[in-house]
Amino acid sequence: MERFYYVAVVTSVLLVLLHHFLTRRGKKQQRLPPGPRFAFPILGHLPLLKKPLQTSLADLVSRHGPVVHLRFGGRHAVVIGSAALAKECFSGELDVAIANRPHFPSAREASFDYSVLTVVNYGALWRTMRRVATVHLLSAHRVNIMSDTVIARELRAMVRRLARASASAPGAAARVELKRRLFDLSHSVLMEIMAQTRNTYSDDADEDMSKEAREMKDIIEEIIPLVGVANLWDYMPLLRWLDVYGAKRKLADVVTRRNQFFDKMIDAERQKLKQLERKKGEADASDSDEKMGMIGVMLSLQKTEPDVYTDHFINALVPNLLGAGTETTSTTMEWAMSLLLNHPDVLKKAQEEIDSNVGEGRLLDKNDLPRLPYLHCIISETLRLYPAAPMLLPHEASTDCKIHGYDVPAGSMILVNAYAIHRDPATWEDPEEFRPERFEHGRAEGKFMMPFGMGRRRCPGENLAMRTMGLVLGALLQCFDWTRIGDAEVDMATATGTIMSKAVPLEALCKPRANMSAVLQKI
Ligand code: HEM
Repeated sequence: MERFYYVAVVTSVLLVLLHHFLTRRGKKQQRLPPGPRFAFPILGHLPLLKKPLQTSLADLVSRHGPVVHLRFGGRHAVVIGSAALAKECFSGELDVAIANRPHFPSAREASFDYSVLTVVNYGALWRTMRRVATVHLLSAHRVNIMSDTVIARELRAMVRRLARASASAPGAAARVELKRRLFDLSHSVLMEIMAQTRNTYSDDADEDMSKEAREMKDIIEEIIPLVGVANLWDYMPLLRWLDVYGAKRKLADVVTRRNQFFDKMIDAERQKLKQLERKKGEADASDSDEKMGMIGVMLSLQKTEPDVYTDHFINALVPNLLGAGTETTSTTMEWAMSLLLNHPDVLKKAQEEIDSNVGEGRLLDKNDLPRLPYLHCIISETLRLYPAAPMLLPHEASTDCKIHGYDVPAGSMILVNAYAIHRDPATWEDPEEFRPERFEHGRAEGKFMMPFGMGRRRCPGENLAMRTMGLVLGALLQCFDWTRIGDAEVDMATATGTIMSKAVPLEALCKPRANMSAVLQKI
């Protein structure tokens, strides 16, 4: 017996030593990308990073090269800082290897255990959600239909409200909180695309949004600061465990309310669908699929494959699109209007283009957009300078892989600095300057930008976003003259966060254009 113990102990010690030796050898052989030598215990390089993150990471890239290795707490992080490397990352097998998302504990509660499209890992569920989103909910065909219905209706309502506000203001120039208006408009457009609540449940055409949209907005506004507090949990698990700020319980409560609210919306759409079928008969009802909101489309799919398109699936997919699309679109429009206010010559040139191509007798619509290339250049230049997601969404390596010849261990977070890539002087002349002309007449062809990401996890909402921004900015410029409040330039400082919003919310003076008064009176 003693001899047995002796052999067991010696074997265990040898195994431990062998494991230690092998893993150390493995680690030594790893050739991680370069990065700052000094890292704090436990927190790694986190305390070295300054706000805004994209500028701080761009500094590191300029010191260490286009790929930089950092430690965020116990996690490897790799920063990509050049267009060539971004292209390498998002093509071929590497695109698959880094197609996962990091799962931060702060996001667990609000994301059905990481099963919503923006954070679900690459795999079968992601593929199904992505296919439904691109083929059924956000296709070019559906965006076309929505442009003439939902978006056009919301746009007219906003123009009408601005015209009324100006009419009662001194000098017919109303002071407008553009940040809030643009956010409310994007939110309302996406809510209507989800379920057409304005038409069906309430008679509130003059309100900023429907009763349902307002309730959803209130819920989202409660969730955002709680997730902000919960972000601390990601790197300090003790805070999560102690739930110091009570955020865990509050977050659980408000997420439950959000899910119940959305379940109610699904039920209401189900009733609507039944009524429609009773009215028209099964065969005809499918024709009206085209005009249905996203929830209605999902319920139609549910009929054919109830096990796949469950209510839970709908609840995990559709509100996530609302969340992903609202602030990105509204923030980009707010940056665009800020840039225009600081460059009145560009604003005037865009108005002239609209006047000569659309005329003065009607509000522009989707068919006018191809005839407004300068407006498109303004949007491209805004996305170059102020990409709404400056570091894209973080990716994660699912296996050990190599980037630019360096080893990237499985589980590493991959951050792509689109903000820095878009301002690279090697590609763009005077990159910090706002110059929409650089996109005119195909001049920027071949120059690389990635405001919507690239590869498998590229944004599926690009079509809808570009259409919404074209129509909204086009209508704001067509119908109103815009000036700054006071002589000072609009402050272009950025706030911190995954979405790059303005630090100082945009306000401006808005005055109806004389040549549009007939249209504005009828609208
Ligand atoms: C100006 C507006 C927008 C910008 C700049 C933008 C940008 C982006 C970026 C950079 C990503 C991450 C890509 C990556 O990780 O590689 C993304 C992902 C995503 N976006 Fe957008 N987006 C916009 C509007 C929208 C809209 C309107 C929707 C839907 C209604 C939407 C839905 C999504 C979804 C679901 C994802 C996650 C895709 C996935 O992980 O597979 N976005 N977007």
